[in-house]
Amino acid sequence: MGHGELRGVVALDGPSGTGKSSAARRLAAGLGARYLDTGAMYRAVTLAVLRAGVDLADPAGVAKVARDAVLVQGTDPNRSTTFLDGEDVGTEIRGPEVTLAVSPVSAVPEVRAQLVAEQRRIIAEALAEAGGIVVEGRDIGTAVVPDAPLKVYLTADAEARAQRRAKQDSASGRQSTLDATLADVQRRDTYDSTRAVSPLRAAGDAVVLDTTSLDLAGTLAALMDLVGDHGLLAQPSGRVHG
Ligand SMILES: Nc1ncnc2c1ncn2[C@@H]1O[C@H](COP(=O)(O)OP(=O)(O)O)[C@@H](O)[C@H]1O
Ligand SMILES: Nc1ccn([C@@H]2O[C@H](COP(=O)(O)OP(=O)(O)O)[C@@H](O)[C@H]2O)c(=O)n1
Repeated sequence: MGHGELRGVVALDGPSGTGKSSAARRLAAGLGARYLDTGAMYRAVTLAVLRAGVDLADPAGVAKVARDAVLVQGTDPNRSTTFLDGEDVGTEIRGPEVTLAVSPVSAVPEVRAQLVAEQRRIIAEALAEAGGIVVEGRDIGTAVVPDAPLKVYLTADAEARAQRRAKQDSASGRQSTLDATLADVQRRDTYDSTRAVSPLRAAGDAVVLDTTSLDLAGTLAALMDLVGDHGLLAQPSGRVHG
């Protein structure tokens, strides 16, 4: 593909439906890098909490479930996997029950401390093995990797984001009205931005990229330019053609 390979960490943050997952996955795949979906990790812990029947308003109970859960998050950009207690939960964690409960679970400080530690371990391992990783979430540039050489904060109008999400939901067989999807997006925006620990916000040194009027290819091209501008590309080693 001729782009070279990613060296270092790209931190990609922003609210729901801005294109983080789609863009991060493609960026990593195109640059021979790993990909970490931190939202999937919060979703998996949330699924464990729901299965355990623990009250979402009981932070100690939620924290205990998070401690006991065995979570394995993969970093292959072509096949992002999430295992909870040995079970592949990649589909279930995208369902409406988890989406409804994930913000309160991810606001529990012990849950965040535990997952951030695990994310840093995964990132260090990926850097040692592959040299580069694209990490996507809400607090990557502010809390997980504050010294990342490139931080991008994706934004887009709530209506555009809700439209994308509704289209995505219907493509995967989940029917929901645009109004309900917009309400969910706005509810999570508010919850994630106002929580006490690591609220959703752009790091002071993040590049803000508004994707409202971009398509996925445009978003990806803008990210690719930023990676190059920040000097994060190396020529692939051991191959004549990249
Ligand atoms: N720039 C974009 N323009 C239009 N649609 C997009 C764009 N980026 C992503 N999408 C689509 O919107 C949906 C949500 O994107 P996703 O990457 O899951 O967002 P996020 O991870 O920020 O929640 C996906 O179906 C994706 O293909
Ligand atoms: N780094 C992160 C990633 C996700 N989250 C939480 O996890 C939820 C789901 O994240 P996600 O990235 O899967 O959500 P979508 O934007 O894909 O719907 C978010 O609404 C946040 O509450 C977080 O707190 N910190």
